[in-house]
This record gives sequence, C-alpha cells and structure tokens, in this order.
Amino acid sequence: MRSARKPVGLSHSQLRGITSTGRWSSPTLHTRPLSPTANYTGLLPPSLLQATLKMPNTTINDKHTVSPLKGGMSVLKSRHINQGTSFPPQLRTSLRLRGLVPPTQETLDQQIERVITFLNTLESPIEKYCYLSRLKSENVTLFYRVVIDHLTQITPLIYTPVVGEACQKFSLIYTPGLVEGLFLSKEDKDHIPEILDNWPYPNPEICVITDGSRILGLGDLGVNGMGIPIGKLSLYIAAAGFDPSRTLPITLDMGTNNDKYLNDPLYLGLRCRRPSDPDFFDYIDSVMAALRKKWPNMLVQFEDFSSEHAFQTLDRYRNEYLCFNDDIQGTGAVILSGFINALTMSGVPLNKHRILFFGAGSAGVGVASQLKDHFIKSGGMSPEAARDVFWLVDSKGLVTFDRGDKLPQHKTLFARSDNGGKQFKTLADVINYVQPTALIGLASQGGAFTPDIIELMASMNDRPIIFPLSNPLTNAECTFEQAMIHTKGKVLFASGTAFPAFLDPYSKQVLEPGQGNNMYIFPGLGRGTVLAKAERVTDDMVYQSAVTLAESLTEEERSEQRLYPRLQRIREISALIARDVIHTALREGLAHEPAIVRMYGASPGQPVPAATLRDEERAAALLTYVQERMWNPAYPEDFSGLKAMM
Ligand SMILES: NC(=O)C1=CN([C@@H]2O[C@H](COP(=O)(O)OP(=O)(O)OC[C@H]3O[C@@H](n4cnc5c(N)ncnc54)[C@H](OP(=O)(O)O)[C@@H]3O)[C@@H](O)[C@H]2O)C=CC1
Ligand SMILES: CC(=O)C(=O)O
Ligand SMILES: [Mg+2]
Repeated sequence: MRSARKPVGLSHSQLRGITSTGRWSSPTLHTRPLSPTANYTGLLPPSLLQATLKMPNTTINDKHTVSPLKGGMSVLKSRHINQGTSFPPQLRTSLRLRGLVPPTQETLDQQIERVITFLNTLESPIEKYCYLSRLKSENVTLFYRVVIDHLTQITPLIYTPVVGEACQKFSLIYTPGLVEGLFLSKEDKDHIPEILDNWPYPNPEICVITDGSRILGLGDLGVNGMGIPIGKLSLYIAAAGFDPSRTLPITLDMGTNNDKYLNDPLYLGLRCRRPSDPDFFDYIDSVMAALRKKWPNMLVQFEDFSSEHAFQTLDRYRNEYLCFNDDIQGTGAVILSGFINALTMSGVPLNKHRILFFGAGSAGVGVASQLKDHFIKSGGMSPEAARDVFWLVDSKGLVTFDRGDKLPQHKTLFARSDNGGKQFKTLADVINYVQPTALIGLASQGGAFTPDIIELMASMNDRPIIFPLSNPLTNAECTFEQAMIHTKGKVLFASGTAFPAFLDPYSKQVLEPGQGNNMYIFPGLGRGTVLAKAERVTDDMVYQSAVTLAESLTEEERSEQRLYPRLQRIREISALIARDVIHTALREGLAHEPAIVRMYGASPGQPVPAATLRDEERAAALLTYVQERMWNPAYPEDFSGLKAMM
C-alpha cells in the first residue's frame, strides 16, 4: 500500500476553507475522500493521522497509509448513519460492529434518556454545549431527536444564550475532527470555488453566513462567530425539518477589530483588522457569485453582520439572489407577530400607539420598518403617519435630524424632525418626552430598563408593552420578573432569550414570558422559500410569516396571555409559515416548483389569483405537502441503504 509517489489526495491548497490557521488540523480530513494509494506520512502529523478514522470508508494501517474499510469504524464514524447501541444484532454482524459497541441493543428512546440523564449531570452550560456538539458529530439522528423531544431544555444550550458563550470561547473549545461549517478567509479570495468543492455534502439547500462582526449583542467576535450559523441551522433542522446534510454554515474570516482576539494566542482567525468597505464588498461579491455558480437554488441567510453592512448587503443582493437578512427581516417579522397579539391585549387602538426603540441598529430599524408596514397595511395609515409612530434611541440619545452628527442611512428612516430643536440624552428623558405605549430594547445594554424606567412605563399605560429583546441573557434590558414586579403584573412582555415562568402575585397565575426571537420565523420562512423554489424572498413573504405566526396561537395559548405559541409547537408552526410563504410566492408569480404550481393549476413563475389561493382543500393539501417533506429524525427500518458498507 505504501506509495513511492509524492502524496496525493489532500494537497495544501485542497485544505483551504477547512483550516484557517495554516496549521494542520484534522477537520481537513473531511474535505474529500482520501486516496487509497496515497502516502499521507509527512503530509499529516502522525497524531492527526488518527483522526482520519473519522473519514467514512477509510482507515490507517500501521505504516500510516490509508486504505478503504467497509463497515466497522466507518459506520460508527458516519454521523448520518451511526446508530450506536441501536444497531440490531444481524446488522452488527454484517456491518462488522460486533464488539465495537456494547452488547445491549437500545431503542432511540433509551438512548435519549441516557443523553438527558448525562446532560443533567454536567454543571456548566458550556460543558453541555460541548457534549451536545460532540453528540451531533457522532449521531445526527439521536442529536436531533433529543433537540425535538426536549426543545425547551435544549434550545437555550445550542442557541441563545449558551451559543453566545460558545462563540466567545470558540477558539478554545474548538475540537479537531469536528467539521461543522466552512471558513472562507479573505486570503483565500482566489480559491473560493475550490473551498466550496471541499464541502463534503452535496447540494445544500440553505446556508447561514456571518462575518462575525456583530455576534448577538457580544460585538465583533471574528471567526469565533461560527457558532451562530451552526446554531441557526440546527434550528432550521429541528424546527422546520431541513435535511441536516443539506445545510451549510459559513463564516467569512475577514479579520477582526477585537483586540482581545488579535492578542489571543489561541484565536483561530486571521490576525488582521477588518478591511475597508470596497474590499469588504469586493470579497463578499466574489463569495455570493461563487455560491450561486455552485448551488444556484440555495437560500442564503445573512446573520449577525455589523449594522451598516447588514443593510448594505441586503440592499445589494436581495433582488439578485435568493437571500434575506435574519436580523433585519426575521426579527422584524417575529416582533411584528408578538406586537399584533399585544395590540389586541393592550386595548389601545393601533393608531394611538407610540413606539420607542432603545437601539437603532439592524434589528431596531428592521423591526420598526416591519411594524410601519403593518400600520400602513392593516391600520390604513399613510406612510407619513405610520412613520411618525416611531422614535429611535441610539448611543447618543434620541435620533433626530438636527442632533449634529451624520446619521447613517438606516437611521434617517425614523429620525425625528419634530423635536423643536431639543435633544434628549437619557432614556428617562426620552420616555418622558415621547410618552410611549411600547418600549423595545435592541441595544445590547443589559439592565438598561431599570425599575425606574419600567415604573415610568407603567405610570403611562394600563398595559405597557415592554420587550427587552437583546441577546444573550446578560444583554437583556430587564428580566421578566423585574418587568412583572415593577408594572404590578400589567406588562405585555417578550424577550429575546427565554426567561423562566413567574408566579404573578396579582393574578395568582404562573405566567410564561413570550420569547420574541427570530427562531419562530426563519425556519418556516426558509422552508417555504426553498420548497417553492422561489426566485427571491420578498417583503410580502416576510410580512406573511409574521401574520401567520400571530394567528397560530390556540385559544388555550391566548387564555394564558401568551404573545407567541409554545415552543414545543414550533414544527407545526414552521409548517404553517412555510405553507403561507409558498402561497405568497404563488400569488407573486415567484414559485417555480412544478409539483406546487401544478396543485394550483399554474405554471412555474405564473401568478396564482388570490381567489384560487383561498381554496381550503388546496391549502390543506399544500400543508400536507410541506409536512411530508420535513426531515424527521428516526432510525431506518429498512437497512438496504447500508448495503454498500457491508
Ligand atoms: N430577539 C431577537 O430575535 C433578536 C435580537 N437581537 C439583539 O438585538 C441587539 C442589537 O442587534 P443589532 O440591532 O443587530 O445591533 P447593532 O449593532 O446593529 O445596533 C445596536 C444599537 O444599539 C445602540 N446602542 C448601543 N449602546 C447604546 C446605549 N448605551 N444606549 C442606547 N443605544 C445604544 C447602537 O447605537 P449606535 O448606532 O449609536 O452605535 C445601535 O443603534 C443584539 O443584542 C442582538 O442580539 C438581534 C436580532 C434578533
Ligand atoms: C437572535 C439573533 O438573531 C440575534 O440576537 O442576533
Ligand atoms: Mg442574529
């Protein structure tokens, strides 16, 4: 087996995108099948050769060369195939697994019980995160069954808040051997197609892409931001049934302006500052073009870009590519949805609301824009009157045209000119001036809604709407308990990260706070867009996802004063959102999936009349169509697919 030839299979350039340090790293080994005739000695450090065992269908002999292997370890190391202790006896024989797993055969439920029991013995959230990441890399089916069956326990571990800590420590907890996404370094600008070729799974349907410049409310985390695309895509899979092997997390490594990481010897990203705007757009243009060339139908979700780049990339690509920005549009939709329900409960007519945003970045302006559209569409207000419902506060105070600083374009959408030359610096001053009915926190300033601020809101409103939406938990502007206590139970509340339930001493009810997080929107929005083979993601599709979410509450949920449905229903909700997003695509003539357009008697790209879309039978059939295409984690009963490995 030992070849006299120079190593082939993995050249240095083929490793691009998988290692961002230039150091040898075992994830490189997942990039493409290793050549059975190659000698990898010298190409890989001996300690890392062990990691080649992770490669399906390969093993290493004692001379450090790679040879094909059927069954055995290759099965256990294939995360999409591995069943561990669930493999039945006859399969253990044909797959040569006997002795490699403990003799007891377990059901998936028993495996889940072990995972949860062990998870509960771990103390720190980050240990739990690492354990779950490892589990996902070893057995995808078990991992997602655990997530789906224990959503309220697991979501905070794989998403906000713990994903925030995981990102901050990404370089520290990085595990060689775990390939969860692609790193596209700006130094690799001339190798982007080659890096995309390295991705081991064919035809991704959806990618979440970040440049790590504004991760949750934690700022510029550089390449450590990778935890966010991974976490978001885990929710796409769990909540909307995307096939795990067809999701692609991407982190653009364009350097970081965070000195802490630039000086951290363990930091895994480029050690340089972020590029100028022309260089940023030049690079991201190349990435977008390469993505479309390789995977023309893939939906791209932009995530956690610094605010100006978030708006600029959305404007630049939204009509040309199938894409959306989750922080602007997904957040806009989820908060509009909670707001629609809060409006009813507040008893204040739509046109009497005065809404104050604490934070004027991508999320703040994204939400304000979505609410404004609703005030126009549903409230019959003129664009000018709807615009006047909103006030923005940023780090310099109330955003006004005559404040003296140059406003970025997105702030001009809601900057005030009716302030009579007066400027307001503190939040309390602004509240006293605006007299808001709703206070929305999207400024990443943990604790900014002090008892005084909350009481001020309560003094002005029978049912103040207070949404501390910043993430992770440490950045929330106030807790549910504080909001309840300081409004004497009157608050209409939603937070970005989930807070525990609270026994309201006034109503004696145990109340669960709403979670106003875009995770209620993006899975269904993405599912609908991809299933419809939509040409692009339109404002109407985003708006519809908000309306569907708002209408999805059951009577019981409404009687519990919820603004959002129970998280446990998220798959059901995502299917409804996907169905209604497809309807919108059909109405707009943007759907191209033949099977779907045929259901409505149309051809691809042909608008379907609103009356046809109201047909309840077709709507029910479309919902079934969506549900039947949701990936459901379960071990196969038919093992013929494994024949090749026997
Ligand atoms: N619940 C959810 O689903 C979502 C929550 N978020 C959360 O929202 C937060 C903001 O995100 P995003 O808008 O994208 O971030 P940005 O960085 O784009 O915006 C942050 C805004 O907060 C303002 N700000 C900063 N410090 C203060 C201060 N002391 N007083 C008042 N305003 C201040 C900034 O002001 P300036 O412009 O002057 O710098 C800026 O306008 C994050 O915590 C994020 O996690 C985001 C998306 C979804
Ligand atoms: C939830 C989310 O997208 C954020 O905090 O950025
Ligand atoms: Mg985000």
